[in-house]
Amino acid sequence: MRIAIASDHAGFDMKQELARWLADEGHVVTDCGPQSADRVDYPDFGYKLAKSVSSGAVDYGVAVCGSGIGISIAVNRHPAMRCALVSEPLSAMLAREHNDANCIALGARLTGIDMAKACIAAFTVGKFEGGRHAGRVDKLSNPPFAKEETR
Ligand SMILES: O=C(CO)[C@H](O)[C@H](O)[C@H](O)COP(=O)(O)O
Repeated sequence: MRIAIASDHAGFDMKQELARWLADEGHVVTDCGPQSADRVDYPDFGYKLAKSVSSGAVDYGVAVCGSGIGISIAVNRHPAMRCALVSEPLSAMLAREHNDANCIALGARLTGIDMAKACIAAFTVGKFEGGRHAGRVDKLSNPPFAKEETR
């Protein structure tokens, strides 16, 4: 698979390790940065990751910050993104099967590297089930708020 990965400073070491591991597993990895552990702001790299996935350049994104919260919020600001913050493999699998998630977020300060790898492994084998989930996922692409707020 083609997988893009991004982090902030708090997720940098985990990003580096996950990028190496994903490449060893045979994936084509795009590193959206940062390129050092210097302090940065997670929206800057979450947005780069969202652009990489939403453009179709890659199949999935992996986002890492201290808790996974900030960068997952940033990625999800893009209307085409469905980024799931997970800390165990069942949620990672369900994110694909039920939510057709195209990005997984991990908290490097909360989740160990082996658990992070297990989450990504489950995410990449999970297949969207469609069926009753399809209409729900479609609704995520068309929220009513913009129309309501112009009234
Ligand atoms: O957004 C976050 C918290 O919800 C991430 O964990 C960030 O990585 C974190 O806020 C960074 O914190 P720091 O004290 O500036 O290193």
